[in-house]
Amino acid sequence: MNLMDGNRIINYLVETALLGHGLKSIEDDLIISLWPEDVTLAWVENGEIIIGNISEFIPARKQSKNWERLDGMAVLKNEYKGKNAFLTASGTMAVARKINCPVVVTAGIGGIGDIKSEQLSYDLPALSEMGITLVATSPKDMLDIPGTLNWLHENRVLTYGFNTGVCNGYICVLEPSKLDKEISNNDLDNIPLGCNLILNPIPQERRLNDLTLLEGAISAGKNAENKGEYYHPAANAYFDKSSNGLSSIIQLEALVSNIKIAKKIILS
Ligand SMILES: O=c1[nH]cc([C@@H]2O[C@H](COP(=O)(O)O)[C@@H](O)[C@H]2O)c(=O)[nH]1
Repeated sequence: MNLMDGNRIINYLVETALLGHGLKSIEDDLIISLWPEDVTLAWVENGEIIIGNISEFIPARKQSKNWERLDGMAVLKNEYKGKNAFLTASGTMAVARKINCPVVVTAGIGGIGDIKSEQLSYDLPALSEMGITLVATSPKDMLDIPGTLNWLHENRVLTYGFNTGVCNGYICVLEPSKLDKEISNNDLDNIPLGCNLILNPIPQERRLNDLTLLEGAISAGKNAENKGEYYHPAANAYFDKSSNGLSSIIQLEALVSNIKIAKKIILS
């Protein structure tokens, strides 16, 4: 593992699948201008896990077409030898485990749905088994969000809502599902160590209000899957195009907002 950050203790790690494959119309400069200071990300380059900062990561976005996307199962099985790959939330959690980092940051997580390769995204077992606190926005809108939260609750993952008691969608506004506990800024310095999912929603007025876009994104994802390509980047590209880039901007803002929460977390 190449710890570009030297040997300093890393308190949280940010995933790279969204930045690498998901934010189609977002220029590198916009990411850099919104990016908070002192943030470490994880990816795989030339078969090695890299932990580095945003300027070390940005060149990888130029080659994203040729890069894979690896989840936590692939990382645990060391299936990254010889590869270049972005890491999903669970992929980043597996790396975090290796370096004793207790917190990971993402935006839209996987879950339970009818996406072929993942009736159950590895994000869920990773959450229930790795003892890591994941700061996210919501399960993605095309998934069964109530079913996903039920699975987490049945598998001893504590779900927290940041300034809310419910989860009502990722970039769309959907039906609310109850979370275990509502927390606010003042609670972040006293989160019990364990299998925790903190959901920090995108403000409702920033989200997409045309639900037909969700149907289009689902069929774009399914078409990609039938061609042997990745579902989520295709669904995200559809959202991006049909919302004139708004879907990508709000996902980038969500990731940055989740990083700001992670910075304040103290586990006890
Ligand atoms: O455009 C994208 N957005 C988000 C992701 C990632 O998708 C993962 C969930 O994917 P899956 O359902 O395949 O496990 C999340 O952890 C996130 O990292 C992605 O790959 N591409």
